[in-house]
Amino acid sequence: MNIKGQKVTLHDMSLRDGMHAKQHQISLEQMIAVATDLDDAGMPLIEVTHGDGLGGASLNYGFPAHTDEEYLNAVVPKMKNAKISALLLPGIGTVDHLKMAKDCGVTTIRVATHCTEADVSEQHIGMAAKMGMDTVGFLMMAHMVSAEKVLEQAKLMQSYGANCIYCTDSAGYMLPDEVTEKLGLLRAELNPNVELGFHGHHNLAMGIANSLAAIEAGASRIDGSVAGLGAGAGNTPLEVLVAVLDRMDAVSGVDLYKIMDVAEDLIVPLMDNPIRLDRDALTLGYAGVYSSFLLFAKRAEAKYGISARDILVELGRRGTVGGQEDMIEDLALTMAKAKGVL
Ligand SMILES: C[C@H](O)CC(=O)C(=O)O
Ligand SMILES: [Mn+2]
Repeated sequence: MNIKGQKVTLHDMSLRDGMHAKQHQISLEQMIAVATDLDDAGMPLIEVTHGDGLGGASLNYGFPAHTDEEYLNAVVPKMKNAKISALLLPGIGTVDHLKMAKDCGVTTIRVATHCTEADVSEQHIGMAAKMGMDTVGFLMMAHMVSAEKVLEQAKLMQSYGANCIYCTDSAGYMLPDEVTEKLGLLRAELNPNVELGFHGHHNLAMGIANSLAAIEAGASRIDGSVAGLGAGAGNTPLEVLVAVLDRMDAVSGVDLYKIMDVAEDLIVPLMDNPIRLDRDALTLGYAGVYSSFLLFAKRAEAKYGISARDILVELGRRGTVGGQEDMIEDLALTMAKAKGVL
């Protein structure tokens, strides 16, 4: 693989996807400390939002320690060079949330939909583009459909005004060949001025390999998290990716030692549990289950005595997708009754 000289924009997820792993309980001080050190390390883009995006604060998704507006107002003014992005899932986040984020100084809005539902992003993508924002379409759970289907949905987002399209491996299920196929088709068929991005989860330990495959196929934006702080087994660990890109003479602009220090000194002490590939996180990747279901399944295990692994496998079999978090407890209860443990 030769990606020598290729410029890659890294996008840190530890303060958004990492919110899942922290059950959305990151303090303002912690947000500021991590974001300012990432800025100092040369991270160009940092996402700050509830784990499920703007407006995610709810019984279904979890109540955060602070509102999105409080987090954004705390972090944005402290940035010297880094730009702040926000995630928005239509149906959870509204156009009012979008305007609020823009008013707080968010420059990049990432409108996320399930990989077959790009049509619900028209209003939000259209409005963000009209407001002159860096507007990204983010197709989640992209392993569930063919490359042709991802392309069809990406073309919709492009037609609404997105200037960048992401192929998102929400379940950490993809292997490099699949990433190559999907990103390669997007690169061949979308407008050449539309950037491509890849967002990986490390549930099969493929975060780095998949990110490299994405870069080789034409992606210029790659998501990851410092020390992998993110849902499931975490996102692609950014300090590792920076080291690998350095060795391959690709250009990320991020200082390796500084980002290593953010990982070790700030993020690891922040973790409630070590982010590692335990049997449940591995099951997410193996069964193709949405990464943020992990903690829901572990909580259901503690409550109903059904193993998180069995719950996750069944969720995978049923093809459950993001937004169906309430089904996890329901399923655990049904399984417990069927097993006679309740
Ligand atoms: C709302 C999700 O957590 C978005 C994401 O990071 C993914 O699908 O992966
Ligand atoms: Mn994610």
